[in-house]
Amino acid sequence: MKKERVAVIGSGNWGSAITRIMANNVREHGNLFERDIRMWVFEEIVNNRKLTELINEKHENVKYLPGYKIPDNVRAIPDLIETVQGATILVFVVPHQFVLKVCEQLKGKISSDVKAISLIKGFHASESGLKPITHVISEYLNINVSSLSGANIAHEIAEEKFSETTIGYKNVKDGELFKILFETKYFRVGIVDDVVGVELCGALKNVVAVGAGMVDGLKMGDNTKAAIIRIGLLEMKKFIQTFYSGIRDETFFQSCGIADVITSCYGGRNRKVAEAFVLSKKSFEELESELLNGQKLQGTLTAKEIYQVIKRENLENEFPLFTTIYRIAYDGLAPERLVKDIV
Ligand SMILES: NC(=O)C1=CN([C@@H]2O[C@H](COP(=O)(O)OP(=O)(O)OC[C@H]3O[C@@H](n4cnc5c(N)ncnc54)[C@H](O)[C@@H]3O)[C@@H](O)[C@H]2O)C=CC1
Ligand SMILES: O=C(CO)COP(=O)(O)O
Repeated sequence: MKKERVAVIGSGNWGSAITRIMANNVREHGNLFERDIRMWVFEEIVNNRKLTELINEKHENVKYLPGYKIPDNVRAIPDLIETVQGATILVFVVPHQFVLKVCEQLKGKISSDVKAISLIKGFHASESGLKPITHVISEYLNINVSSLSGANIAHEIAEEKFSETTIGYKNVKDGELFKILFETKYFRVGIVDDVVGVELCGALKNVVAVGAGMVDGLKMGDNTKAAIIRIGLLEMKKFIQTFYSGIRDETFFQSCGIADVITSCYGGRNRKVAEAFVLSKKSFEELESELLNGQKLQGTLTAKEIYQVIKRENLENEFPLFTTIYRIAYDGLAPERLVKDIV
């Protein structure tokens, strides 16, 4: 049987943490996978050195996941096409705003029997609306794409603290293969027949986490945050089931649903930056670069992208939390209005 060869497209905070897991798993399951993994790095200079050189020399992503070794069967590569050459599995894990450019570069260069999985939390926004990222990848590259999303704050997983995740599959064989690629004793994988439900929960919880950070900035307390979590989950479910078909109710109770909303509302970057937004009155763009050292905020951009659809469809009253978060982030609405405008 031909072994699977894995290529990772992305090497940020999550990309680096999940690559550590895959690098151990491909060695453990050497009957199924080739030992070496190539990881595409968006090249940049760190301390006067190329980041790819630093990763390959120190076996550590010193910028995006400092302090955690990346096994030596991973090679960082700055050239996207070279990274995917010969790969039979593509793992997409770039911030959502960059995926289209990646797909454009890969178009026509990927064989149709390659399997892909997207770990990206976001939508692709265009004039015609919001497309799931898995659909964009699938349409550009003409391949099957699964999704993986869950309550997965990257540094906690790098510390090997117990957590769960969810894989959404269309083809059960792909779901089972990806489970072997990602699962460890401390990182438990559930698989469900709902690619889009899994990935869109991940996209929308980022917006709810922005709301939770605003609540923290306002010093509103845990009851208020719990209300944001509850209302947020309901708006997520309504939004996804209004605009996409075949979404399962059970998906919202998997790690990708309720669990990810909770962890992101307590420990995520969107929460952190939204709290600082309320306290400092600086813009999200300024705070992103001040606080995240190159990591990317996804929730504010997604809030803007989904608001275009809510507004176009005249659904502001159906999605008061999403609408109010957007208005506070972009329209100068006072953060105090968060709880006033959603009841
Ligand atoms: N960090 C986390 O705890 C988790 C993140 N995710 C999701 O994973 C996806 C990727 O996030 P992270 O790996 O955390 O990335 P990150 O937030 O650390 O983003 C920085 C990455 O973007 C790259 N980058 C910068 N400009 C670029 C460009 N023009 N083109 C391509 N790449 C560029 C950087 O080189 C770096 O690798 C996101 O959708 C995020 O929501 C999912 C679960 C956990
Ligand atoms: O997706 C995440 C946890 O599951 C990370 O969320 P943040 O991007 O808000 O850090």
